[in-house]
Amino acid sequence: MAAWKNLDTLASYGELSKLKNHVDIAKAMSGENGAERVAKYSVPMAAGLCYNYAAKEVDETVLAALEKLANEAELSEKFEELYNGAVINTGENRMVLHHLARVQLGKAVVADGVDKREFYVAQQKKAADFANKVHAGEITNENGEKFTTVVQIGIGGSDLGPRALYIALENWAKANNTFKMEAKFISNVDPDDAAAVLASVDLAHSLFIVVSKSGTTLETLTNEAFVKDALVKAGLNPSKHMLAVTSETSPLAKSDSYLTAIFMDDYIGGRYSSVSGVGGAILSLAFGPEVFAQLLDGAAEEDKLAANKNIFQNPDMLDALIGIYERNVQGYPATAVLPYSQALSRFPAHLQQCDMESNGKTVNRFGEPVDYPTGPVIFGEPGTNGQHSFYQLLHQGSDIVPLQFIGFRNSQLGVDVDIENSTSQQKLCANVAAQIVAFACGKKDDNLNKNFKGHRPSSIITGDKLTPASLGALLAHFENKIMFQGFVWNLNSFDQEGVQLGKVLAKRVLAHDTDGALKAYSDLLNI
Ligand SMILES: O=P(O)(O)OC[C@H]1O[C@H](O)[C@H](O)[C@@H](O)[C@@H]1O
Repeated sequence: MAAWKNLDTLASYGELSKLKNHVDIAKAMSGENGAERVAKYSVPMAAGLCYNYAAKEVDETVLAALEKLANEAELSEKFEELYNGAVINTGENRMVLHHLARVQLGKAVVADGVDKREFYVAQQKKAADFANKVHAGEITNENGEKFTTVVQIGIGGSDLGPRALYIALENWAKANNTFKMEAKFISNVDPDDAAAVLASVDLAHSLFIVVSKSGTTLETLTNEAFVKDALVKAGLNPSKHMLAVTSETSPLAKSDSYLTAIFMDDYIGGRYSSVSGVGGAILSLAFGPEVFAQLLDGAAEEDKLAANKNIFQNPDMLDALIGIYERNVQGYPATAVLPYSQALSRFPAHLQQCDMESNGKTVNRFGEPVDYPTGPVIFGEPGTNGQHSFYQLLHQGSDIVPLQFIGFRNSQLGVDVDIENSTSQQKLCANVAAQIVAFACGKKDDNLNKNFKGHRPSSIITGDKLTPASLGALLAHFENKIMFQGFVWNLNSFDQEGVQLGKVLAKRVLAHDTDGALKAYSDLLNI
């Protein structure tokens, strides 16, 4: 059994801490040194991706210290325990099995007499069969007409991942003739969200997937009722237009008002659930089950790399460790995720939840306070859009924000023009290359307003093209990175008690059980 210890009790962390500002990244990335680093500091990921950390503030000394930390913190052993079914989610007394939805890395995990891998595969098959029948016109609306649109109703983990993945693959599916149905999403309890989506679809030919692991989330239940009301008003029978994705123990599972129910369980956290029916149902309906299977394969391949004990062959662990150095030794408060890919426009939003809900904690997995910084603030937008927005602060602001770029050599659609001797894709890629060097090296100017200090570290994940497999690898990479960082910080990354208080107070507001500031704000908002 691995020993779970606070980061600041580890000898290797003491050594790492002495290496603050050890690497002058501006110098290291200048001239031929920079070219050498780009070639050297690179590790293959799954599905043809590559993690390049040349522009991070590391050298052989820092990397050796990180390797020691990985060993002392027993990161590989902890991952092994996780995928073999240990109760890693101490707060909720649960196993953490999202990897098992895509690959069995270790022993069979059996709970309540059920082989969990078999259960997840069976649910994937159920979603695939349902999608195939919808595409074949075997499951239709009451008039025997095919469904053309699918709308997911869910929030948080039941929305962000699936939405980001759908947007990421929409153009790819169109270019590869696997696009089957348009997908839309309703998440916010703001009535304008549901109303706008409903106004944009043809209700008679729309399927609605109610996705809630717990089956108790206020926003989702409210939006389900909102949609049912619209269906009834249109003279349609809601039970012929709706399916559910939920856990077997949730109130939704007991309802017979759905075409079908696809199950997940308590061992897959909401923010890690895109690979379960939560993402599987909508992606199989939108693009076909084979495309979802390719995404799972890409994630599985990345998971296998994450199980590698050598940090230099394990891009997920290495990325996690460099992030620890940046957060705990260099003291950087945030990390930006910057995909140079319009298809990944919602990927940073998904990672916000994944990372900040997992590691935004100040007590360790035993409920004791920790005395060091944990999860950074995560934000991001696609490039080049972000360059014309918040990059000013990233280049010249008072905080150094480490950057995680993502870039592909080819576009998904392949539709492009050559203007002034370069294609749009080349312009996109030129910008990401330029940004990495600008951030690292800066530029001296006597006019301080025009001076760039540089010393702003970044990494880049590169690939040929964003495909289902490379998207799966990307998803798994960040999930595994977050997991390893949680291990280093000795956190339970798999619960989210911090979201509860607001829910309790909102209920009190709605019940008019308020006083003091809560009452004053209720009055201000006319509730
Ligand atoms: O899928 P559900 O049970 O409806 O949960 C939806 C979301 O709401 C919760 O408040 C949590 O913060 C999220 O982690 C979760 O993904």
